[in-house]
Amino acid sequence: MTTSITLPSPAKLNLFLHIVGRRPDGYHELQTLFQFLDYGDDITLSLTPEQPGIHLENPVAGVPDDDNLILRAARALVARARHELPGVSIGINKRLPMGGGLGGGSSNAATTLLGLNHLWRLGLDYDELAEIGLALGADVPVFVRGHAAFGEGIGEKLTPAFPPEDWFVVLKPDCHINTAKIFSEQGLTRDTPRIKIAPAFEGDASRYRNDCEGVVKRLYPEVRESMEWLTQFGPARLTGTGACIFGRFPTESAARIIWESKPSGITGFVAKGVNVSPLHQKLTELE
Ligand SMILES: C[C@](O)(CO)[C@H](O)COP(=O)(O)OP(=O)(O)OC[C@H]1O[C@@H](n2ccc(N)nc2=O)[C@H](O)[C@@H]1O
Ligand SMILES: Nc1ncnc2c1ncn2[C@@H]1O[C@H](COP(=O)(O)OP(=O)(O)OP(=O)(O)O)[C@@H](O)[C@H]1O
Repeated sequence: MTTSITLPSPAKLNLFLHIVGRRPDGYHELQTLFQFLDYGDDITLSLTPEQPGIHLENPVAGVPDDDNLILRAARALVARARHELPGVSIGINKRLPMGGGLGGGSSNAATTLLGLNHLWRLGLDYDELAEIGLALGADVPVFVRGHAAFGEGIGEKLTPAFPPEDWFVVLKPDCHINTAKIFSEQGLTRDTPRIKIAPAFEGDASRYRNDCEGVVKRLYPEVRESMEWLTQFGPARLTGTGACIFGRFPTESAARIIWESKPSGITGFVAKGVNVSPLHQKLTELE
């Protein structure tokens, strides 16, 4: 019986993000294209039958344990199981910047849900896990389902998509952006006309934009400056509500050349866009 697994918790990019309306509860209705990156955190889940309960080995800096999406995801599964489960110890190797628009916290929640479902042999399917995940964050369902997708609603209505698996230079301007703050800005575009999407979206995402970009560039000069630099080499775009921006390149070497020439002081990484989540690739290997 497996007692310990290490699983990827990848980043996502919003290749485009249109705000098409607002629900009565204030949440914004989106049309977005999600793709995963082969870059992210690693989460290790180890059963501790001799020690009951859920133990976090390394807290996430600045996040109280009770708010940590890893712990909240694990507790949501315990509540669903309604019977005694062996204890688990959870470790994380954090690489993704927080407040980056890369969905790090949501991805951590999804990896925990799928990993514990596997270790605890709960037998929950993706529909059940995505429903549990949505209560934790709007971005959790796409990480649970694990395929690049066109997202509608608040991001939970997902249609599998097949954008090209290009290489990306991802830059993290030196600022922390709060998602709720951007969504509450007065100047935000909220009325982009809905686009029609074929069941399997294969379109060219570069025709579309991120509606948060104007507001974010106005409020955060760090984002504007990084964007101006990256735009020299091709279109650059914001992911989610920022702060990270990305440029798309056809090969790894093309991306690395630009990465090597970045001004000192800018952090980030080079990664490949992938349509099947590295988490699901790993879980398939384990089956
Ligand atoms: C911007 C995206 O990253 C796009 O993928 C996501 O929609 C954000 O997802 P997330 O970080 O999981 O966001 P949540 O934790 O669910 O929401 C944070 C806050 O942002 C606002 N919010 C979020 C998502 C949305 N579609 N409309 C909103 O107005 C709400 O005030 C909410 O309280
Ligand atoms: N395990 C976790 N890892 C990172 N952030 C977490 C975690 N648990 C809770 N959080 C909280 O969630 C917030 C958003 O984190 P996250 O890394 O998902 O941001 P993001 O990349 O901007 O995501 P998004 O694209 O979904 O807006 C953090 O600022 C933090 O307060």
